Amino acid sequence: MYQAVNEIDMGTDLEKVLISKAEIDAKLVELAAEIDRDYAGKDLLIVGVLKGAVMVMADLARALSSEVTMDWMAVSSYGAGTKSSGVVRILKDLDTDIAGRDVLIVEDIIDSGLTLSWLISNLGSRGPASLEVCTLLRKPEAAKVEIDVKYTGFEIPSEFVVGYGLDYAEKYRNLPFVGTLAPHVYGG
Ligand SMILES: O=P(O)(O)OC[C@H]1O[C@H](OP(=O)(O)OP(=O)(O)O)[C@H](O)[C@@H]1O
Ligand code: HPA
Ligand SMILES: [Mg+2]
Repeated sequence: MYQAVNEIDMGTDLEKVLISKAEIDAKLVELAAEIDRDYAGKDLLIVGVLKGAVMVMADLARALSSEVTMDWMAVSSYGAGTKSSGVVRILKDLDTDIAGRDVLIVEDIIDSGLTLSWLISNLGSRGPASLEVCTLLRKPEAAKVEIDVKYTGFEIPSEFVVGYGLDYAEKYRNLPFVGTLAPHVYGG
């Protein structure tokens, strides 16, 4: 169903495949099993952070055995660059009232941690019964803020990555794998 990596023209913009689609699939199945177990008997709301988390949400949700509800929030702090502006803007808020709900934020990546720490305090102030985080990728070296993350897929080096939802200037989100971008593309 998915294009094999070697059938994709990586051109000269991509440097290498960091995490393959098969590795992502296997990891999401593991994380989904943990989430199923931890939230057994609860009415879980998973919140995807647009746009980057679209692929993780779609695949994670389908790997879960339990019934969950899904909502979305759109925030942006990167704009068209490779560095967080540090200013998080809400572009779309939740449709759901999360007071008293068990909420799991689903992210594609935690880099500086600025987006998530802002989101945790924003959603935390709405009175959820619980608020946890699931992220596919985390760059530990780049973390400027301490964040308690319950479910982490992969810890990756501090390189700018694209694919599987992650963009550089809105491009590359539809790659089925996570790869690194050649520095010449962003002037590195
Ligand atoms: O830990 P941080 O340094 O804050 O970076 C992580 C955030 O940055 C990206 O979003 P972006 O602002 O690029 O919006 P997008 O998801 O629409 O691409 C990514 O999807 C995370 O939400
Ligand atoms: O490495 C990254 N790639 C794409 N988007 C991002 N947002 C934060 N870090 C990254
Ligand atoms: Mg982005």
